[in-house]
Amino acid sequence: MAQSFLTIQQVDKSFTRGSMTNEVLKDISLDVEQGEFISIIGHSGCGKSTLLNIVAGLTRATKGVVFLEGAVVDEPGPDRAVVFQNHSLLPWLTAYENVALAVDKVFARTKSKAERHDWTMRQIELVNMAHAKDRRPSEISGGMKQRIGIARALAMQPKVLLLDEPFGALDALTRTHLQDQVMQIQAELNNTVLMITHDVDEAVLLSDRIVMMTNGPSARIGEILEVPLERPRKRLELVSDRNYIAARAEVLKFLYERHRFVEAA
Ligand SMILES: Nc1ncnc2c1ncn2[C@@H]1O[C@H](COP(=O)(O)OP(=O)(O)OP(=O)(O)O)[C@@H](O)[C@H]1O
Repeated sequence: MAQSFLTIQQVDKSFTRGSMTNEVLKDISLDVEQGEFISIIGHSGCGKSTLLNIVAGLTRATKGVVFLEGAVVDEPGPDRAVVFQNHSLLPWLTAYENVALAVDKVFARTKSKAERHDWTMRQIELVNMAHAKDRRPSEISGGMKQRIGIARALAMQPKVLLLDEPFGALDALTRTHLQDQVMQIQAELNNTVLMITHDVDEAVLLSDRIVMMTNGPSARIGEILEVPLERPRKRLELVSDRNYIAARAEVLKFLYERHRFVEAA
């Protein structure tokens, strides 16, 4: 059988401290095709970041395996770029230098200095940040920092882009703006994306499929919803689109009826 671009195969993850074992993920399997945009949604603490970290190679699965283009993932690598909720830019470097650092690391041998500069600028332009390229992180807004974080991730030309609530810390308007930008970039570059979100509208708007996780401990994939919406997608038109409304309702029902979050006593 042909293997998918990215395969998560029967992954379990538990964390052990002393005699206590916390079984976080149980039997997670997912096949992702090249160019797919997948959102992972589930209540707080169910193990979404843990799953993303396993794909990133930052955390080892207790059982099971992840394959990327047929190769086992067992360590971090530039073929999987991660963008976290809070930017992780180096404060003493400008926006340009933060992106250039990643470019130099990945393309030191394959691109000339001039090519690396052009490539860095291209990524900065993709996220509309050319005007602020010489500013340091402390001199730009949260949304701008996230844009540079995304540019830095894209600059590595990763096979998979891993987004861990990339817009979670932003105000609603900035968030809307960045979601549109990510959709545009996705249309242009056809990246394969795994994105964690808590935002149902964001998941429906951006994704080809939404992976809904059950509550932990031993969280599993409860359901996977295909989002039957043509691209390009326009948020204002979608508001009254029957498929959009139905997809949104499906995710909300999963989260708030079938797998309601019950705070531990
Ligand atoms: N390094 C670690 N050591 C021990 N336990 C951990 C570790 N990382 C995560 N956990 C535990 O695993 C569980 C899942 O955490 P995780 O951050 O993956 O959930 P999440 O779904 O991403 O949560 P949120 O939506 O709140 O960000 C939690 O109980 C957490 O305490």
